[in-house]
Amino acid sequence: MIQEITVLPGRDKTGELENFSGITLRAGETLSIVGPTGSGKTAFITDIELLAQGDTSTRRHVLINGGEPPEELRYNPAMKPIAMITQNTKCFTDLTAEEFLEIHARARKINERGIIDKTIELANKFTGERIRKETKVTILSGGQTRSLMIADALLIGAAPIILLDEIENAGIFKQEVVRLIQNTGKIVIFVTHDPVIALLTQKRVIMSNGAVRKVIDQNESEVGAAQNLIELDKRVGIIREKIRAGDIITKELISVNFG
Ligand SMILES: Nc1ncnc2c1ncn2[C@@H]1O[C@H](COP(=O)(O)OP(=O)(O)OP(=O)(O)O)[C@@H](O)[C@H]1O
Repeated sequence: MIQEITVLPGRDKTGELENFSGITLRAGETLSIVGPTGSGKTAFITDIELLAQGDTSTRRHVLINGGEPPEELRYNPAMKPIAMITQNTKCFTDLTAEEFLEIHARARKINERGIIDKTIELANKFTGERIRKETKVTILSGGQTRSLMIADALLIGAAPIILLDEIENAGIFKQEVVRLIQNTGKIVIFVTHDPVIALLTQKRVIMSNGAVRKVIDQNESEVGAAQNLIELDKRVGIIREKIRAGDIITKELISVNFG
């Protein structure tokens, strides 16, 4: 049973020791990783995916429940406690969305009634383009595929740790999603450029030059600020939808009061 995961410092791109004391995440906690392009965000979550033991380019160590993870957690795919979903996650099978989820649920011996509908419903909260049960997974769009994989990882998958690498461009993946994720008891880590996601996670890590530069705990005033940002974000969303629908955008629609 995985209660917590800890990332211990390694070295930055120039070989200097990283200046943080270790980051521990407990079941149910969320973390975002932010920083400029090339700053080492993906390398950070890849260390987690690999349960690095000083054997990656960053030389970090990752602990499970405070200790070195057993070999089988690292090398046996069936035991792997981590699901990683990226922009490139694809699903190659000739099954429909429903059949795909059914097979996974059966393999995991989940008999909960309505679990398939619930998972598709959740996926549809993540994406603007609705997924239908009878659609073949191979013809889902990129955004729909990621949404389905995330919902599957949250409700059907066994992995207690979920890594999401810049998946926000998939469509609507915002406050609702972070809130839903916080109720699943999973550790969820986002690599993100999205300020709403960054402000809604309980911790955020700021990267530069391949190193963790700062670890910030969420605070009340930021959560308040995030609410304003969400409003703003919704307006941008409406404008985006209007542009997609071929509407003409007026000045009034865009004017925003920042006061
Ligand atoms: N601590 C490190 N030591 C050595 N190399 C590193 C370190 N951290 C990252 N790198 C390397 O630097 C390059 C850029 O890192 P990475 O892809 O993680 O950046 P990123 O922040 O995810 O960028 P983007 O936002 O463009 O996706 C990669 O080749 C990675 O292997």
